[in-house]
Amino acid sequence: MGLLVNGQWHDKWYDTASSNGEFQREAAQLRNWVTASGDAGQSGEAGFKAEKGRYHLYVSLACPWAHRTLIFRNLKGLADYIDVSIVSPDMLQNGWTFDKETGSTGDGLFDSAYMHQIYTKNKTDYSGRVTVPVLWDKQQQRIVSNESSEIIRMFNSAFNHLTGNELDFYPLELQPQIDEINGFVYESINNGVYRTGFATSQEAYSAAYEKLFDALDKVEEILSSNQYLVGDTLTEADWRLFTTLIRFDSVYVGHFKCNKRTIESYPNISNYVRALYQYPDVAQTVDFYHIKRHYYFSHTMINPTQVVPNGPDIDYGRAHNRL
Ligand SMILES: N[C@@H](CCC(=O)N[C@@H](CS)C(=O)NCC(=O)O)C(=O)O
Repeated sequence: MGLLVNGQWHDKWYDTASSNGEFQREAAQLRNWVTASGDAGQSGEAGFKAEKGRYHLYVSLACPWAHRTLIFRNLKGLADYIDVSIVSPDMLQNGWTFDKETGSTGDGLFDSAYMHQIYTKNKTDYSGRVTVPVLWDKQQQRIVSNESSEIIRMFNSAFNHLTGNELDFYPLELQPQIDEINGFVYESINNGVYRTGFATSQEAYSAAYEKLFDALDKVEEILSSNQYLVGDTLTEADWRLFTTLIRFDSVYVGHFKCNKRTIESYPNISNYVRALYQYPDVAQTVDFYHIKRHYYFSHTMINPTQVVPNGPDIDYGRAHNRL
């Protein structure tokens, strides 16, 4: 795994030595928006009008950030509008690759070998990490966005006039509450599991671990009186949390040492995860082979043997107590 420096690939992991063992995530750099009219969105340039077949989504089935975009593509009826390439679960010296085995599709647009080639096709001297998801514009031959939280907002509304799908996971009247809970969930849970697992000092690990489980306790309490994070309305905030929770017991408990409790041991959170998993068209976006294989096989600094655990054996299809 590594990054691009002036368009050249370097096999280099995150530098935690300069931050007392703390993992610090880089902000996504490519932040244009697809909009219904083609006008500019909240950031970036204009010119990305919602059109059938124009955009291509690059994802990993293992990645919780990319997973959000796949869920929104399904929930918003966009499968026939936006096609997808799935990278290999193995992210080693060349970063994400387009190996066609093991449930990966290869690069459906250019038949590239590596994901970093998509970034340099967009900008030949690109510098930065090569992350998924990426939304690619086939018309302008460039990247629209590599920020999942913004891609799901585009999917939530920009294509409604084409699909007729008016489901709204970011309704205007709930936006302040959704934004608030998103901030808390991102900081302590979505990114919290990474800050716990990628910490290279005991202090940094312990701080992230405590913050993570304090936050999960708080979520358990919220879900004892609410169906979902924001009252009884299913929103974007739930899908953003879901992709971390569904990976938790299979990967984060063991591989990232988030082992104070499992999600299965929280009565309300575990029911909630099953409800979300069983929501129409969501289960098909969850691939435990890619999830476990990616983390345990790719992070050789954490798991040098690359042995992938067989368990746990959890039935997410069993009954739940949500609406
Ligand atoms: N801010 C990005 C983060 C995406 C991200 O970090 N993806 C991970 C996979 S789970 C990745 O591609 N990491 C490669 C790297 O950091 O070098 C988003 O939410 O879209």
